[in-house]
Amino acid sequence: MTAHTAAADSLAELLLSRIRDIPDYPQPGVVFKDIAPLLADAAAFAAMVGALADRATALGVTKVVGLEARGFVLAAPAAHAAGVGFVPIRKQGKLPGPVHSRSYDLEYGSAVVEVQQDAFAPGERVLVVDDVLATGGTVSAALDLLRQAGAELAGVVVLMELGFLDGRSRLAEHLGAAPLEALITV
Ligand SMILES: O=P(O)(O)OC[C@H]1O[C@H](OP(=O)(O)OP(=O)(O)O)[C@H](O)[C@@H]1O
Ligand SMILES: Nc1ncnc2[nH]cnc12
Repeated sequence: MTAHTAAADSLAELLLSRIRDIPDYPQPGVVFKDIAPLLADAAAFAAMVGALADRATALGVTKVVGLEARGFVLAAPAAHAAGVGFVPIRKQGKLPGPVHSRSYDLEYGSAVVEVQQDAFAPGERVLVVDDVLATGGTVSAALDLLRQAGAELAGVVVLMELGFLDGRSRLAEHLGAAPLEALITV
C-alpha cells in the first residue's frame, strides 16, 4: 500500500534520483541498488527519515525494528525522530543472550537472522524498516522472529520495493492485516 499523492510522488522522485544501479553485483545477473549516494545527501536522507518516522507515528508503534545492516541506517534515525525505541534484528552470532533464530534465502544468497528473546515487553507494537524488498526472504524471516518474540506487527516500510521479484506476494501470509509500504517501487 503506497499513498499516491503528489507529495509521495515527489519524495519518491527525489529518493530514486539518489539511488545508483550497479549491474552484476554482488553476482552476475543482479542489479544492485546502491543507496550510498542517498545517505550522503543530507536533504534526501532527511526526507527519507522523516517519511519513515511519519509512518511510525501514524501507526502508533512503540518500537522501530531495523534489519542488519542497511536497515539499521534507516530504522535507527526514524525511531529517534518518532520518539520511540529501536530494536535490531541481526545476522547470526552477533547478539548476546538467548535469541530467536531463523534461516532464509535472499536475492543473492542465504543467511540466518536473530532477535533477542527479551527485546519486547508485552503489548509492544512494531514497525519493521529495511532498505530494499527484493524476494521478501529477509523480511519474511524477520516477521517470523517478531511473532516468536511476542511483538505485535503494526506495519512494514521499505525504502525501495523491486516489484518484478514479487516479494510482496511472498510476504502476504506473514503480514496478516499489517500494511506493507514502499517509498519507491520499481
Ligand atoms: O528481499 P530479499 O531478497 O530478502 O533481499 C533484501 C535484503 O537484502 C539486503 O540485505 P543483505 O543481506 O545484503 O545485507 P546488508 O544490509 O548487510 O547489506 C537488503 O538490505 C535487504 O535486507
Ligand atoms: N538488487 C538489490 N539491491 C540492493 N539490495 C538488495 N537486496 C536484495 N536484492 C538487492
